[in-house]
Amino acid sequence: MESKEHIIDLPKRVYIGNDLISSIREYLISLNLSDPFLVVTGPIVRMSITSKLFDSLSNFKYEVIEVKSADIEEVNHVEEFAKQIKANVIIGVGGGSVIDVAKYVAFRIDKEFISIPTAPSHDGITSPFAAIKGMGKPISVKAKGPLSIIADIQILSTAPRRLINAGVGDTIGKFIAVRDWKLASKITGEYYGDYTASLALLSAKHALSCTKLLNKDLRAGVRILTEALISSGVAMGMAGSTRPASGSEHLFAHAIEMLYPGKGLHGELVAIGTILMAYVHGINWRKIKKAMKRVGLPTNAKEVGIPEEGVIKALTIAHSIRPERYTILGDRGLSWSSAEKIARETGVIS
Ligand SMILES: NC(=O)C1=CN([C@@H]2O[C@H](COP(=O)(O)OP(=O)(O)OC[C@H]3O[C@@H](n4cnc5c(N)ncnc54)[C@H](OP(=O)(O)O)[C@@H]3O)[C@@H](O)[C@H]2O)C=CC1
Ligand SMILES: O=C(CO)COP(=O)(O)O
Ligand SMILES: [Zn+2]
Repeated sequence: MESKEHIIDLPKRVYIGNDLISSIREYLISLNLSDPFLVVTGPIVRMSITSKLFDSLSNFKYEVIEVKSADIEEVNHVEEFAKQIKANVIIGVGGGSVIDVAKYVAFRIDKEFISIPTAPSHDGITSPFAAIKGMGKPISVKAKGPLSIIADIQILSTAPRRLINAGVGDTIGKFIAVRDWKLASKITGEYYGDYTASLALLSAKHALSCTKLLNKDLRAGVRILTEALISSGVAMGMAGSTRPASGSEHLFAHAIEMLYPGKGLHGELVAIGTILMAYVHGINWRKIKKAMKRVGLPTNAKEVGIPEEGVIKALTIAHSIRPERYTILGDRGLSWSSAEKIARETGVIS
């Protein structure tokens, strides 16, 4: 039976453009937000990016806390500090891990969350979900969607190229996620949201086409990529789950993250998962791989420092990570020999 209501979490205002970081004060005022604020950031970003932000916040009461990874201990620590300073708003400034900790803390203490991404490496910029380690599974959980996103293209474009490429990988993965979703709706009768699926697919198409632009005009490419990441996050907010944005390609990435923690960025692993699952779905995996190579994304196990057997193992366990979400991997998953064949034929292992 359909539930009585479906709540869609969307950001109220998205600021996108250049040198926005110096105008944070005006944005916070126009959103009617009152201090104290808690700025959650990471050590590298704090050193290199936040000085203009702090200048802009100088008339407000605010505190800063650094996190090093998105795990439950960090969440507990940030939550305790947020309560101690009676923070009204949590501002996440950084990559995916920092944004996830900030939005999960905001969710737990029921405060507003502002997302200030410094790298276009993931679509958690907008999504009301967070991937927090130490909560049992490597998949994301419900969190607070951002009230506002402040996407400063100038900052996002100066992120290391590897992080920019990871954003391409995370977004191209939607080609698979949407196909898995449609397949599931046919096999299990799961609801398939055509509109949300189209939105996620559009993000993937834009990410694919911006692989050419990124090499010619980095800033223009980053703008398109950032918009694609934002709208993929919107698709998750509309669906009320990460379904439009995470299918078997993410399951492969999660399996690798479990087997080899810290190897490869999230978007890089999703990119490799996309090649593998495109092959399984029977779609043009060569075109996807070519686009990934064009930007310099890793396309094989060696490039991310994973042993060949690790790829095969990950392929055989991926289906078991989120059994409630049906994908092309089915309920039984891949046998060792078919996993090996898929990985070899796509060149993910040699
Ligand atoms: N919630 C969701 O829906 C989603 C969540 N994710 C999650 O996001 C995480 C991946 O995020 P990702 O950004 O790839 O990786 P991380 O956030 O783990 O790491 C990014 C690294 O890059 C640094 N960095 C960020 N911006 C800049 C910059 N402009 N210049 C120089 N260095 C910079 C960070 O510095 P510092 O050390 O200062 O932090 C950090 O060391 C994963 O945990 C993944 O699960 C991914 C997709 C969706
Ligand atoms: O990474 C995500 C979307 O890009 C979130 O996916 P999960 O729900 O599988 O963690
Ligand atoms: Zn992802």
